[in-house]
Amino acid sequence: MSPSTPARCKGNSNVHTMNIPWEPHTPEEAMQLAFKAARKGIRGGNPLVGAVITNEEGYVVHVGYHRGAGTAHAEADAIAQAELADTDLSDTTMYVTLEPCNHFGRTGPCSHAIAESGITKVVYAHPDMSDAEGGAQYLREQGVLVEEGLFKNESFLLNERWFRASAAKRPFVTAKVASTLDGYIAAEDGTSQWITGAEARSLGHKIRERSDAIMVGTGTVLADNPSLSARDEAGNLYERQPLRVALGMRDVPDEAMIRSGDNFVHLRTRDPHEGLEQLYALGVRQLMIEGGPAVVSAFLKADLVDELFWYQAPILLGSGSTAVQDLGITTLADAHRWAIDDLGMTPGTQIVGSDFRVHLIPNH
Ligand SMILES: NC(=O)C1=CN([C@@H]2O[C@H](COP(=O)(O)OP(=O)(O)OC[C@H]3O[C@@H](n4cnc5c(N)ncnc54)[C@H](OP(=O)(O)O)[C@@H]3O)[C@@H](O)[C@H]2O)C=CC1
Ligand SMILES: Nc1c(N[C@@H]2O[C@H](COP(=O)(O)O)[C@@H](O)[C@H]2O)[nH]c(=O)[nH]c1=O
Repeated sequence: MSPSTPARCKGNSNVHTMNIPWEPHTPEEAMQLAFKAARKGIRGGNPLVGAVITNEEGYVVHVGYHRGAGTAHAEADAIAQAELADTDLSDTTMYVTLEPCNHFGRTGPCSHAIAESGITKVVYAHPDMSDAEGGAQYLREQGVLVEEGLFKNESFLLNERWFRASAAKRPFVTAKVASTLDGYIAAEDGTSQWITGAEARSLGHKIRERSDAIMVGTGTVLADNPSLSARDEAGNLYERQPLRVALGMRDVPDEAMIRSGDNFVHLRTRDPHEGLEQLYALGVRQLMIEGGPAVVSAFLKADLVDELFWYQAPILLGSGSTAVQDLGITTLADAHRWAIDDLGMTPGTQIVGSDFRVHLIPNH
């Protein structure tokens, strides 16, 4: 076979879009490409996962990645591309950054899709220890060769917070803060609408739309009377509406907007762990916390924020409510440190309208 022509493959457009050279790849190189593909995705209730299919000579014929909960998994994405291109997958190897899932969630089990596709061998970096585990065993039973552990630690680090959340059987927690340049989220009189502009708020609504639940404390319910619905730029409701959650001991008034519709729950607790436990039992796998400062700070203090979207408006207040309250830190060595997380679907830094947005993951 000529090294310049795809092996039994009529098309490999997704390979071209990643600028992957048409040449043999070592298993290590193929897995690194799978990591690169994984980082095109998005964090949330599901991990970042990438998959690369190589032919028997190591040429990359297809690449897939996961675009977030409810969409095709990386393996299914790569196989779908192969089907579109009419690629014969016998004698191919799939390199995938996480063990293929073995459960019927919002999408079908990847273990079954791989076995049916004719792929001969699967190399995965890290086992899946969530309720989707068992893919490797299923594949072996179907006669597929399976290897585990190539860049296992790198895979763990890529999704460290997701692994932690799923091991603790709690939702993955995304917090969003909209502050002034000098770090305030409300003026002295409690007014906070609006600090950030329409474009930034619209991106916030997209996080709402992909979350299973949005939470605020009773303080925000009483101060802002938020609706917490997920709306598009025109103000229309997205089809998918997350559960709306109030956290705290005080009553939520009958007329509160957060109660409109049948997707409201009041968690009468101030314990973040207890709140998360109750939400997990309700099926919530990604929780978005929208404030206010007391609740955000309680989750930060308990190290329960897995990713943070910080929107900063070019506004100065000089006084008011700070975005983050006392975290019990008295010396710089104990500061909570964060790293900029640059992903395809959620860039690390971004100018949004007249505001600035930074996407962060814990680095402490
Ligand atoms: N710019 C922005 O991004 C945002 C700004 N805001 C602004 O924030 C202000 C409200 O702030 P705040 O009152 O702090 O709002 P919170 O939404 O954080 O509510 C605080 C209340 O939540 C309850 N609570 C539940 N769990 C805890 C906990 N672990 N620790 C402490 N309190 C807990 C308590 O009430 P209880 O006694 O009922 O238990 C507490 O008084 C408003 O001015 C609002 O406009 C709010 C959201 C976002
Ligand atoms: N003030 C402020 C935000 N505030 C958040 O939005 C909530 C209002 O939601 P809704 O009633 O659905 O429009 C409010 O209670 C608080 O949680 N968000 C932002 O992106 N930028 C802002 O400047």
